[in-house]
Amino acid sequence: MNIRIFNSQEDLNEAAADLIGGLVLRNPSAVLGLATGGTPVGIYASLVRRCAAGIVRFRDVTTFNLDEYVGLPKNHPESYFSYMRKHLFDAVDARPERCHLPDGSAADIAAECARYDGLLAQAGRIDLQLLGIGHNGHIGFNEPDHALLSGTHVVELKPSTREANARFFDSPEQVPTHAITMGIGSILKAQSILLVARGADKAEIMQRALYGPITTDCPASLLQTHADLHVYVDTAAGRLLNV
Ligand SMILES: O=P(O)(O)OC[C@H]1O[C@](O)(CO)[C@@H](O)[C@@H]1O
Repeated sequence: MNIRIFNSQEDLNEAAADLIGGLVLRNPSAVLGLATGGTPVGIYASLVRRCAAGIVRFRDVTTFNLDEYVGLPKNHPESYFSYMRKHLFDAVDARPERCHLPDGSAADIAAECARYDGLLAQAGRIDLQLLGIGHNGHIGFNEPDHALLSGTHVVELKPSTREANARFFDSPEQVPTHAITMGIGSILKAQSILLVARGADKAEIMQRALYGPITTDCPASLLQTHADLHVYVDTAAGRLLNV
């Protein structure tokens, strides 16, 4: 496990963009696993700047997002589809047909999960998976539970997760109750994983995730079993980590 603690958000963003951009430079047809939420916004902004400067290109990159809300139309401003277009896809030279997200507005959600797993299988690999972490240890939308599923599936969001994400909606009731998420098995199969956390409110869960028991009660704790885990945190989120 490679843990790095950064004094500034800029340094963290640049280091994460170095890791992702460096991979894409070495392998222009890399397969990236991407995350949403507040955590990766600055990292995507750095990648956009690098693309504008001609330092990195996304034309041949394939991407798979972790999750999507169920029931939001794709063009809803808070869908993860809209988020990714806004923060990355529309601002770089990515090809839409290579940028995959689960479709939370699909009529047949079970079929949509199977379709997404089919696409992942076809791609054959994720070279680098970017992850944020929820306050309860969720990764993607894999919430704490007595069992975790390997493949793409539907989850009911925990009240605390809906509360945390209410900041992006006009009112808390508007936060969808369910989401489609890539499973833990798909996440752990990635060649490399970059877990990012920011802010004092993430310090305790980061300690639990990285040093606590490996348990489905804290899905991120399963990352301890991964052979190439990179953890980038700011000083506040890294307060309880030993580096
Ligand atoms: O980055 P945030 O907004 O703190 O969210 C943490 C995690 O929770 C989610 O918003 C929901 O899964 C993820 O997209 C993110 O990685």
